[in-house]
Amino acid sequence: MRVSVIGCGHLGTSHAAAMAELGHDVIGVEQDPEKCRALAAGRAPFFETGLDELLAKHTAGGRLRFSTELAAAADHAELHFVAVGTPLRPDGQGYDVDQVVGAVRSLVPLLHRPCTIVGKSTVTVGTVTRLQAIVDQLANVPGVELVWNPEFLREGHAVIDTLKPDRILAGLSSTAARKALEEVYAPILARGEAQLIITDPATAEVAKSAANACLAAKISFANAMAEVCELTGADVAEVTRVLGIDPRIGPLGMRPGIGYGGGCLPKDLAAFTHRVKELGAVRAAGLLDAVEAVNQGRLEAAVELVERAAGGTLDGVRVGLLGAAFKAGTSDVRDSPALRLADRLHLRGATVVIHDPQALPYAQRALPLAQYRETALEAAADADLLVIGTEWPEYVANPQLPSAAAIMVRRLVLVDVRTAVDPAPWSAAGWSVWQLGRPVSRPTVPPATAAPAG
Ligand SMILES: NC(=O)c1ccc[n+]([C@@H]2O[C@H](COP(=O)([O-])OP(=O)(O)OC[C@H]3O[C@@H](n4cnc5c(N)ncnc54)[C@H](O)[C@@H]3O)[C@@H](O)[C@H]2O)c1
Ligand SMILES: O=c1ccn([C@@H]2O[C@H](COP(=O)(O)OP(=O)(O)O[C@H]3O[C@H](CO)[C@@H](O)[C@H](O)[C@H]3O)[C@@H](O)[C@H]2O)c(=O)[nH]1
Repeated sequence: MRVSVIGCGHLGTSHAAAMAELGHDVIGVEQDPEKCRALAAGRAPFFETGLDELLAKHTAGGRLRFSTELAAAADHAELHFVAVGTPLRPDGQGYDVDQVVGAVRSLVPLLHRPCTIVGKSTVTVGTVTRLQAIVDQLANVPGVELVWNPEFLREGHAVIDTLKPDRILAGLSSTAARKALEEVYAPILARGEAQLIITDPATAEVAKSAANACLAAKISFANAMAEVCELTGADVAEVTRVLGIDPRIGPLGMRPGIGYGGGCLPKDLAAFTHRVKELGAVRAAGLLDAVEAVNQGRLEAAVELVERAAGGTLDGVRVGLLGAAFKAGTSDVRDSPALRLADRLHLRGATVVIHDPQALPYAQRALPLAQYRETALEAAADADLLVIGTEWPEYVANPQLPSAAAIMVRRLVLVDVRTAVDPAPWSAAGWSVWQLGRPVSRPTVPPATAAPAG
């Protein structure tokens, strides 16, 4: 099928590459000329597992092209995916939908044959009705269909989540739109692994917002239990393990820590909460507000934990911070909890020296006041405290790191705000390990190279 993907950021680039992998003839439209140049050369302007390989394969093979021009998409495609951004408005009162409205307004008058517009961006309920009115008003040809097909991919797994989704959700209102959607996803549907859910646009919009709110709520529930554990001496890692064995709860998406961040959960929860309040659903709004309040509280809890581990003050303390990305597997630092923590530690007088395996240039731009190093051990050099800010396997599953970092630091104190490391190998290498919602793990051998602390 001839398809276009309009807006080639984190979602659109992965989607365009995956559509080419499914066998479609794809044109990606990206308005930012610098990003577009990188994409046309077969490189993503950010790190996403497996994406560069797919881009290189299909740009070289000719099944994937990029342009800055919407007219190129209108000429080429019978189905147009819209994957532009929906950031939160600066006042926090819902999404800024200018990119979505702008893309649809600009594309529709250019269309000169029947085709289907498939929205993938996350929008609040009611947006599709507004966009349908724009399509009805501006289409110059009959048969321009509008479908909303929310995306559930996770960054760090974007390629695999797109090629092997667990569900394909579409809000639509015509047989022609349904046929187009079934055709574009035919290679996935033929495998019989993904559920296709065809519904009305409002249900699709609410289901996407509800999914992210539910994921955020599960994380906040674990973090609320971490708060209880901190006051009782209980261990939140064990508590969540016990809960996760129950199939009605499940173990995934319940890791406690500094709270959720990234380009999706924080802004999607805020926009949904705003819409829910507009609609007058007061009890739903109360629940969503509580989810966000718990999340904000975890940043405070993390700052206090680092301060306690430092001996009561952060003034003049050198912190080696491992991780800047909002989670492992991505270079994305949008709303990154690790960088929020770095900022707060700096405000309290600490010098913060950061390493990240993929996100360094993005972090440097987002938080210039910190210092940056090319390796984890360089970030650890002379540190009074080492902090795990992002749960990269390089940090949390690296058996060499506890002993290698031990000879770099001034004090053997590890603070893991992601509750991701197994304290045993660190304690065996002489470290005190401080984690949110868990008792402190003391060194199990006397440290050879540095004074014990904590
Ligand atoms: N990032 C994710 O993992 C993810 C997952 C599911 C859903 N979403 C949703 O997908 C949407 C996009 O998210 P993202 O993270 O990719 O955002 P992003 O900011 O990384 O990408 C959006 C891109 O669209 C481009 N753009 C805007 N208007 C354009 C136009 N008229 N023509 C061409 N290009 C245009 C921008 O330059 C930008 O590169 C959002 O609604 C988001 O909530 C994102
Ligand atoms: O048990 C967990 C799981 C995640 N997180 C944090 O929560 C945030 C979001 O993580 P995740 O959901 O894995 O990442 P995203 O890539 O932002 O994906 C979410 O947002 C996307 C955009 O809407 C959706 O498509 C996905 O389904 C949804 O998982 C990150 O800061 C994680 O560190 C935790 O603290 N504990």
